[in-house]
Amino acid sequence: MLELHHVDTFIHHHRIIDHVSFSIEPGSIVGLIGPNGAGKTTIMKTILGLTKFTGQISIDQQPITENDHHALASVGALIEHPAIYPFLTGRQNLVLYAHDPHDLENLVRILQMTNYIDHPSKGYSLGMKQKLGIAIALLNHPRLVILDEPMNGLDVEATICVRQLIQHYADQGTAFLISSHILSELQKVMTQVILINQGRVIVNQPIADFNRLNHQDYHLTVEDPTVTAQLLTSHHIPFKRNDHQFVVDRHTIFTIQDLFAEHHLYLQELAPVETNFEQIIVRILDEQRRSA
Ligand SMILES: Nc1ncnc2c1ncn2[C@@H]1O[C@H](COP(=O)(O)OP(=O)(O)OP(=O)(O)O)[C@@H](O)[C@H]1O
Repeated sequence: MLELHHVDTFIHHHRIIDHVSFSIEPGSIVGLIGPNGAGKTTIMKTILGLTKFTGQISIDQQPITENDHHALASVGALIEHPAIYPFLTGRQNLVLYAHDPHDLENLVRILQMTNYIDHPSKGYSLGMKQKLGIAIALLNHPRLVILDEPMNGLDVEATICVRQLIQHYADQGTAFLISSHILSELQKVMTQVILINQGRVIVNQPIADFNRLNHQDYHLTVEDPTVTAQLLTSHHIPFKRNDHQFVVDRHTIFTIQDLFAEHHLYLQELAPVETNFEQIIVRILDEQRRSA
């Protein structure tokens, strides 16, 4: 539904976004991650027609250009600070955008804003403003929602609530592009990961592929550890051992399975070692910096 093709964004003659291409399908939750200054907010602003760019951006095949923002009618967004009129109440802010009062009431209830929604929003805390901004982005059941650091300032209950809301909307076909530095939170919902650095896309993968390809180590549990250790050593396969369990590199697992079959050995379990998502991202960025 959202397509970016060779997009470049320049700010003050500096290339901030460098030949970025990716697409997002309905119902997907795309995590846009990367170090500070990588260009996440700029990509989001570019999609929303807020910066000059070259290349093509379209939503449902309808192009977004500098002068034509019609395709954005079905897009909800929260970028940087929520666009809230401080002298209006939260409800009055929502009414400015809402097509359907039931939709508005529903969001107020689900986001637990009932107690303060009729108070002037200038008195709201950071988290209260953030929830109001998320509600504005989700009004009218958009086809695409763009959220820049949505969990900023949210307490635990609100974080869970927003996560469930995102999941619920995605189940109904809304696509999400979400940037966050809270990777553990993003990891719970995202179906696709886009990692950017210095304005370039480094990784763009369904999360299942990303997890599979980045699991470096596998646990190998065997019946006869002594024979296994001898076999791996004699075939120069590196391993770490803890009693009946071995840890081996992902690249050796097919050879190991062949060897076990050949020697009629019984393999009890072969499973990826749980790897921390943050560690994987740090490793990829390190590798990229070294190769650059
Ligand atoms: N209005 C601007 N004027 C000058 N430079 C800008 C402007 N907006 C963004 N930049 C530069 O563009 C680069 C990308 O910034 P951007 O805000 O998109 O990064 P980000 O990935 O969202 O970072 P963060 O995680 O810190 O929010 C940075 O080097 C930033 O200094």
